[in-house]
Amino acid sequence: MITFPVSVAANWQLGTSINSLSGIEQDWLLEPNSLTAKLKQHCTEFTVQVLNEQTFSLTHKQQQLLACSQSLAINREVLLLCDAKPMVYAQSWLPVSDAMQRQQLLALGDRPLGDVIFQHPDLKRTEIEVAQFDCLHPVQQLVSQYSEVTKPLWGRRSVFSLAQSRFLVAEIFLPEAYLYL
Ligand SMILES: C=C(O[C@@H]1C=C(C(=O)O)C=C[C@H]1O)C(=O)O
Repeated sequence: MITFPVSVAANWQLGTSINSLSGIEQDWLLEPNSLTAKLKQHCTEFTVQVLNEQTFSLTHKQQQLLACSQSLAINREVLLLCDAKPMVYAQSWLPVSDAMQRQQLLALGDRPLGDVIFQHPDLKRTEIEVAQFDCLHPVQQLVSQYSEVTKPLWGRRSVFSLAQSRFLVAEIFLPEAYLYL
């Protein structure tokens, strides 16, 4: 039984500080633009499967990461699928505020977050952090529901800024993701 939000606690490090990344790992993990758009280039049919989308209280650590005083945020957990194959598990923390509401970020449904935020030229993101999730990490319980393969997985996260709002997005590349090819 999966408990949401799934833990993505890890040893997060700046991606540019990890010298052992292969070319393809750098290409996917450090992609500065939309991951949705990048995945769409690699498949015929791209879909979003919403696993969980509910309001939670932000932890102090999350409030620090987001530099925000909001106490509530929408926790959005989705799978990004290419041609019906799960490629990415994404977890976003979207502070509940009028500004976020105006940006239509609090009720996305199966519309990819990236399709909304990357339309804005003033979108900014912090330097991407990267982490590995070993075979014993709790996230593997979720992964095992969508893949027969268990392996160490790569993840990335960053904080986006848009119209005075900041939100945290973490993505974990599932076993069939292109970056493992
Ligand atoms: C931030 C992006 O949006 C993607 C889609 C998400 C969603 O729909 O919840 C979450 C994270 C990303 O994988 C992106 O495309 O880079």
